[in-house]
Amino acid sequence: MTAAWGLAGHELIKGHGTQNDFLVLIDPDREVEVSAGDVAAVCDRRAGVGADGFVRVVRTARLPGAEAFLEAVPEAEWFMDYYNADGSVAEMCGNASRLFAAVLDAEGLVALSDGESVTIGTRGGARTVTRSGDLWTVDMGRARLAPADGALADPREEGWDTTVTVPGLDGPRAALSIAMPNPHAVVALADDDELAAAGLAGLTGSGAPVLYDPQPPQGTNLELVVPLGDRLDPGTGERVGLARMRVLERGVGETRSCGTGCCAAAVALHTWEGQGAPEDYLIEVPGGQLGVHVGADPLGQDAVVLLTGPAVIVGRFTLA
Ligand SMILES: N[C@@H](CCC[C@H](N)C(=O)O)C(=O)O
Repeated sequence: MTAAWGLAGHELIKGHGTQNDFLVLIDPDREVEVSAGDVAAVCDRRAGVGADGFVRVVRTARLPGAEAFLEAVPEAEWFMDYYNADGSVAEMCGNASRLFAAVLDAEGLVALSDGESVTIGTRGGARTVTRSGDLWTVDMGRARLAPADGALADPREEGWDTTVTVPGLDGPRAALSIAMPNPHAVVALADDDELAAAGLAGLTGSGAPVLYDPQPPQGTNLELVVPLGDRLDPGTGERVGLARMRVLERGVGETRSCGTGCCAAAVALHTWEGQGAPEDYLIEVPGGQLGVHVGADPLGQDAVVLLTGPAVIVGRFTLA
């Protein structure tokens, strides 16, 4: 007996970025029917292959309604068609975008030597990924404050715009909402004991028992962050902010890393510290460490957040 799914017979690539793992389908001409049900089935860790997300590599020109986007960014030949493990779509995935570039190179679709870049399309806009040996840096675009309805006039003043109640942690906690452009709510915790006490394991990343007030209309990813101060970078002499983080991803559950989540956490840390805050951050997640450059004014009009980390291709296989 073989599994009954619409992706039967297709080759997939398995890979990860700091253990945020993905299944990648190469479908340049958009010939494969990808349904939410099939994505959920193949991402299931028991009955399927198992992954936090599913990515289709497709030519941007093959997407319905992509003309205006391609006119604005003609170099974005390839589009990252990204799905969460439950089959829902998301605007952006930082870890998958590094793997996407590594797969383009490994599959011979775009040759990327050290120092070379590729611009890809995502639902959140164009993103440029640059190779530096085994590391990849993604230009994540602008961070935006995403205050929930009825929130504070300028959350930068207070440092928060919403509250979240997390199993295992007492009381509602203040959270700052940041869009990368996918939604994130960042909560600062006192120490590692609190981080360990948060009952994220086994949650689905959708709805109760994590309660937001007000409820983010499109749902949100949740980052629990322990600030660890900073250290001097011996190379640049600049301060580097340090933090440890756990994440509950929308449409997935707790994952071992989240690239957009690390960016949101770094922007929140910078916002909370205010003027003179570090422009670079190292965020430790259960699956490794990611570097985030936020610049001096990460929420400014021209700001660009940069995410740096590894991308690992684990193998290729064919679905029965
Ligand atoms: N793991 C990703 C984020 C994936 C999307 C997220 N679950 C959402 O629904 O917004 C990352 O590395 O950024």
